Amino acid sequence: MSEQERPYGGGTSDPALKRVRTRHFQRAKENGIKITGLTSYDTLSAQIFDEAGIDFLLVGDSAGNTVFGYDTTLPVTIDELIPLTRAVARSVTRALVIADLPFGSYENGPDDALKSAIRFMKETGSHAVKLEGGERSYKQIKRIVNAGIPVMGHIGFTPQSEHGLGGHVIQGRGESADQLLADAKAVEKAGAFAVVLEMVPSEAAARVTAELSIPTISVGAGPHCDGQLMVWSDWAGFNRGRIPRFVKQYAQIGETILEAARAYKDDVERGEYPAPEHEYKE
Ligand SMILES: Nc1nc(=O)c2c([nH]1)NC[C@@H]1CN(c3ccc(C(=O)N[C@@H](CCC(=O)O)C(=O)O)cc3)CN21
Ligand SMILES: CC(C)C(=O)C(=O)O
Ligand SMILES: [Mg+2]
Repeated sequence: MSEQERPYGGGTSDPALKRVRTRHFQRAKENGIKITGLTSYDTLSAQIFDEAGIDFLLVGDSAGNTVFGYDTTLPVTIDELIPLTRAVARSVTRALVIADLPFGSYENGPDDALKSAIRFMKETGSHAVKLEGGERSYKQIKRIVNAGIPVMGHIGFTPQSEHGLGGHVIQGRGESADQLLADAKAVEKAGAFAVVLEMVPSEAAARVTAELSIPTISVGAGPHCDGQLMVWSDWAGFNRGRIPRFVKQYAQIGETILEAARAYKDDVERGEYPAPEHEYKE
């Protein structure tokens, strides 16, 4: 049976698919099969998401918020992300692993961008890179793609430019829907294999999705995109801070761990832990 004849159309949800490749993103879009992604920053979460069949794992610079304790993604460096990306890439057998290029590692021009992308590909085992910006990042995307490295674009709300954008502001409303489409077209023309649309009205995202041949991945961009992506600590209720409205929380692991930590402290103080079954004897 050829990939085209399979009931899954050769998309990313095909159970026979051993490893997700960028061409499966393309087939998924062509066949109307949704693509599912999560961020991941460590081996244990990566193993679980891979086992669940999540199609791609983004080692996001959101690690600034979720791992390193910064307020924004701006301080995050390549040197901080490399060990996390390597941990995730080593831990999957099926998922496509994408390295997020941090702020300052590609804006200066195509030479810098390619150098940064090569560091991730050489030192981590990731399968692709992602960078922010549409028209403004055209040359960078093109240079990286020409070197044989798949690129995922990221337009709409771009967290690395949150100060330039004036906060967590929804992008592509009203008149700016045309700019969003121009950015999406630029990312596609530069050769990206997919593009993230973050915090964009569903109608604008639907228009971009219809006009592009590459898949769109929604981060708060509604149901009409070709795939969905969330920051895993938001999605699992691990994050104790403010959660964007577009997030659906599939678990409350923060509460679970909080209760566990309190119960443990209580047990230790009352002498209930360790119990005989936890002891070694002579
Ligand atoms: N996808 C994503 N992008 C981010 O920039 C981001 C995350 N996730 N998760 C971790 C932190 C938390 N961030 C955010 C971003 C937006 C809101 C928020 O509440 N946004 C409003 C709309 C904008 C506003 O009025 O501030 C919302 O209703 O979603 C909260 C936390 C930024 N970081
Ligand atoms: C939210 C996604 C798109 C991201 O860039 C990140 O997690 O860093
Ligand atoms: Mg990011």
